[in-house]
Amino acid sequence: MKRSLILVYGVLSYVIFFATFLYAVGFVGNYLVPVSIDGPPQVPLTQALLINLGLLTLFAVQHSLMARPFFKRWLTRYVPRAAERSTFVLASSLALIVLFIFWQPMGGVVWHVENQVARCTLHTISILGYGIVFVSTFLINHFDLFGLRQVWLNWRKREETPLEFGTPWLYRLVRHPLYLGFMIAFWAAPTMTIAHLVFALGCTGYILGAIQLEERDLADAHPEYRDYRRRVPMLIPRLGRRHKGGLEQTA
Ligand SMILES: C[S@@+](CC[C@H](N)C(=O)[O-])C[C@H]1O[C@@H](n2cnc3c(N)ncnc32)[C@H](O)[C@@H]1O
Repeated sequence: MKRSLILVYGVLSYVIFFATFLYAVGFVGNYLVPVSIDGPPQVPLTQALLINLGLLTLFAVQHSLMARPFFKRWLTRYVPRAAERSTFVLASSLALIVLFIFWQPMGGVVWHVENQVARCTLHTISILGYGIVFVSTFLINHFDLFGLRQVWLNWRKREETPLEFGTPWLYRLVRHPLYLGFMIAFWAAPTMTIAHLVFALGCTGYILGAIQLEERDLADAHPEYRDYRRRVPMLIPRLGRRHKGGLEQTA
């Protein structure tokens, strides 16, 4: 009974995450959703800025704190180990939903591309960014990242083995393709409003900080990570000749 409940909890958390992720694509790109990042301002600019920075900080703190090993150790004193990742996924989705609800449009255009071909190209690049995110989750292990593997193994009474460190495909070009995908998706905007700029800058700052924490944990858990970090760039691929596990610079 308890294992079945944990399985249902994991699947529900995943479904909520997936719906939230799809909404996030529409929210940031102003596609097909009732409330998005842009719109008529409702409150004065400074107030809107403070609210939006607070919402971004809420997400950053939730995400960074809950991803740390010490927090996971503490959480699993109260939540079954198999449900820990699903709890992280659910909390991340809730933090995003709060952001969608309370986000304040700010007006003001930073840049606006008129040419329809260029606009279409930027939309396509942005969607490609989300594509890179999606593919990267499968390169690591989509089902583990979103907690489904853990609840499934628990339901089958199988031992949960930790994921091995790997450098498949995009991970040989850069160490953080998933984060790079998000940055591409957020910055490739045909119309960049002030609210969108605050969002893109906030997320970029968060990603750069999160990488430091994530890499410290990865280097502690996997001794080979230090060598990987020396060979493979963080976010911007090098133009050069390939060699095993990374790229070799030609000059
Ligand atoms: C949201 S994913 C982001 C992964 C990576 N930073 C990226 O941008 O592609 C974070 C999880 O991926 C794991 N991770 C990062 N790089 C990995 C790799 N090369 N192999 C296996 N797991 C990895 C981290 O331990 C963390 O649990």
